[in-house]
Amino acid sequence: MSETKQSKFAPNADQPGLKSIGRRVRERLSDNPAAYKVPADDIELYAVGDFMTPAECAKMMELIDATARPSVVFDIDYSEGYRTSYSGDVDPYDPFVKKISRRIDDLIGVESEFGETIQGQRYMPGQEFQPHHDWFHPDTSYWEHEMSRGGQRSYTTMVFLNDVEAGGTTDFIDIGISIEPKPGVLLAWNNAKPDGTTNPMTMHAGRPVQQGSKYIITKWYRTKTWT
Ligand SMILES: O=C(O)CCC(=O)C(=O)O
Ligand SMILES: [Fe+2]
Repeated sequence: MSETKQSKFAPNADQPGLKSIGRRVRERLSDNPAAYKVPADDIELYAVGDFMTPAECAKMMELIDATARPSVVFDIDYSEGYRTSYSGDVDPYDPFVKKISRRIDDLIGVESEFGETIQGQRYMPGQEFQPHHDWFHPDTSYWEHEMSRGGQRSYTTMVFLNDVEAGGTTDFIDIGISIEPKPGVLLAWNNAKPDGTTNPMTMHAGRPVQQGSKYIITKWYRTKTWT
């Protein structure tokens, strides 16, 4: 029998959800004097300084190190060179992690159930995360699976936890924005356009760390309850 691979999910299946989340976050952050809208035409990108205190950043880095240590061997060839940094979930049941996670939920005002588990990432010299979109592409092997467990990724939030001696910027390739890691600074961006279609201009990369190390956390939000 011939097999035709037909997805249950249209490429912009979650357009209404993406549109409504985009609108809600836009309204919420425009009312928040701590949220700075990075001037760019083709992406909704915000920065919030001092989102985490230096002590909180230090504590989060310890948690990342604790989970990363057993898997250092995998650091070398993670995701076939696409993302060479260590990446893994920090314990979602840890009260401190929960506190930070709720703070992010509260900042952007998206349902906490839509949020994925916070991931910690650690880059050592030479490690990077090559240009990519955080939203899921319909032509991938994981499209069906990811779309059925929470839908498309609506918002990305990430927090820089330390100063990097050299390298390690987060670059939005197509719009020419390069952001230098500064401890405690949160970035948030809409992965969709205001009309709810996925936004190709959100292409970004974690550039190679040249000296020192780089620690971040990321939390992605979907359009529905993430499971
Ligand atoms: O490390 C960075 O600056 C970017 C990380 C990133 O793009 C991601 O985790 O999806
Ligand atoms: Fe990303």
